[in-house]
Amino acid sequence: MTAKVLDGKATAATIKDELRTRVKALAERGITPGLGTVLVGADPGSQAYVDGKHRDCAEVGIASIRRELPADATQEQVDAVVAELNADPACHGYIVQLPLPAHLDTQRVLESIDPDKDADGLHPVNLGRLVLGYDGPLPCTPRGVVELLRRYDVPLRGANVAVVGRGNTVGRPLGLLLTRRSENATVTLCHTGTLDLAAHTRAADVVVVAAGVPGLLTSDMINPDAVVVDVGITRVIGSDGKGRYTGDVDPEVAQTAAAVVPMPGGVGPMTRAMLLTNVVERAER
Ligand SMILES: Nc1nc(=O)c2c([nH]1)NC[C@@H]1CN(c3ccc(C(=O)N[C@@H](CCC(=O)O)C(=O)O)cc3)C=[N+]21
Repeated sequence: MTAKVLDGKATAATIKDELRTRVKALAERGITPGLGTVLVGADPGSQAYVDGKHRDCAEVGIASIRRELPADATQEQVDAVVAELNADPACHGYIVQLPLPAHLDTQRVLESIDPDKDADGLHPVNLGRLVLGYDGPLPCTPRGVVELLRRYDVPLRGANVAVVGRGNTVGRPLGLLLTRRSENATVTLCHTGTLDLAAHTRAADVVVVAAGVPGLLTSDMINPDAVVVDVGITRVIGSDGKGRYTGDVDPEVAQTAAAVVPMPGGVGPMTRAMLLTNVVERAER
């Protein structure tokens, strides 16, 4: 049986339509939501991601505030840009594109972002708010996963969810989101060091893989009713010598699972839609 495909690209397009309406309502109150991006250096991958975010903004009517610094920018220069965006009332939320060049102190930069302007939802204050169940901007990729499952009516209440990967941007905050009272899933947070990983994934109704290990989840590791979400994105060089991106889920799983969230076309577009959502929500307050 071929798995049903949960289409992140189409769902993100629907969310953008909804945001356009909310942005119009804000305009009637004289408010234009603004998203800032800070890009340090000229990594082609990072540049492409940032370009994509500004294209998304244009589509829904969010103003773009773009700050670019050279690869050899000093810590003081980066700090100054962060301070400027913290103080700019036209900027409702912003992100500092990661990774930063190695000579910069990433933790210091991220901690100096005003938590109420943290469009990524990854500031320590916001991760703390998530732990405590307080309101705050939510991390985009975990929120995108939950939103996609919700819109496809995948039951989470009481469901067993295996999350493979405990990173700070996806796996760990996703465990926190799914175990909130509003979602009420039962989460097993696994990682590549988990003993008998397959025993945990086989027992799960939903398996989310965010380990950054291509092909980690194979079809013998899931039950046939499972919904599988591929969050992995790893650049590999194909046999033709060309670079491409691959997920953490073996392609065979698309034949054996009940439903899959593919990569590409799944969590990536949802992440971008949640970034826009965070900015519109900030502007609405
Ligand atoms: N401060 C910060 N925030 C981020 O959110 C952040 C970051 N730094 N650094 C890099 C990662 C990576 N990331 C992606 C987002 C969307 C796709 C995406 O939409 N991918 C497409 C395929 C590629 C494309 O078409 O562009 C897809 O999955 O269909 C991919 C990767 C956000 N990141």
